[in-house]
Amino acid sequence: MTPVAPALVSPRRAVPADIERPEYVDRPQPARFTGSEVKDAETIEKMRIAGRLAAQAREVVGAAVQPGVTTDELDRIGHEFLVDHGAYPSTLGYKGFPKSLCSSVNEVICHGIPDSRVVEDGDIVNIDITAYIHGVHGDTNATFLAGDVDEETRQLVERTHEALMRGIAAVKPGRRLNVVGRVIESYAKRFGYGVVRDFTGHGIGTSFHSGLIVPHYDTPLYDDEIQAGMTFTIEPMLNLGTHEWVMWDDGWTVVTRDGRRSAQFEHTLLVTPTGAEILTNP
Ligand SMILES: O=C(NO)c1ccnc2c1ccn2Cc1ccccc1
Ligand SMILES: [Co+2]
Ligand SMILES: [Co+2]
Repeated sequence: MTPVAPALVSPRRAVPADIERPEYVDRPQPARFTGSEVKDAETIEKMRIAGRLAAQAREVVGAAVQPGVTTDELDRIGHEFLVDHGAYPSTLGYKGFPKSLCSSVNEVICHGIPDSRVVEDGDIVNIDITAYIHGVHGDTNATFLAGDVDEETRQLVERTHEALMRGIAAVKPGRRLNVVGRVIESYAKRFGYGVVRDFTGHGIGTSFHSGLIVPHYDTPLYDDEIQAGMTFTIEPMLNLGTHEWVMWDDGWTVVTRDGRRSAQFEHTLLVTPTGAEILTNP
């Protein structure tokens, strides 16, 4: 078998000096989040802007997901869209991550690094992109179909999106946050899908990740009370096979242990007095 040349990861893309950086960029450790999870009206308005921009970037990159494009080209498209709109790509330099978005193909569960890999007919590609602007983050991802995708995979993708929407519908002030994982896992188990446990949704605002953890599986843990004004992501990863994963030796890329496909969708939400507002609609 001919050895496959490791994909090439191009040098870090430039961001104009006048675009504000998050606190962790080019610093050894991100600042520990110490604020409240409940945001004030001004911060919420800023998060609506960041969320909308991230969603627009997600859709612009998603439109480019076609057989023949490289994942590094997708990174360039997303990077340039955010920078052209005065935003910093939150993942660039986050804990040393080298790119402006994550491109996770087929069996890659999350944190795929854009590189010289060429997208092929029948692939699924998750684009996870986060915009930092006005001092806040908006984080979103979606799984896109490249060319002619088989029925089993298309069902996984459609059902993963449905799982996210059911999780969002369960968000109400006064409930406990682990209601999200209960509804998502209950739905996923109908189809025998593996529900990824070790990567969760998270609080988000002036920091990319606050201390709040949002599980996508059924657990008595993470039972924080849901309060109006909270902002967090829900980002379920559902697998055709096992929920178990391994990491490539690049130290970032997470793949299913059995090599079967995985899909993911993510929104950033604001908890309202009656439910949840999706901040990452375009
Ligand atoms: O919320 C996220 N995506 O929705 C998210 C969470 C944590 N790290 C992330 C992302 C995206 C990109 N990285 C960068 C990275 C940092 C360290 C290890 C692996 C990857
Ligand atoms: Co994300
Ligand atoms: Co996220």
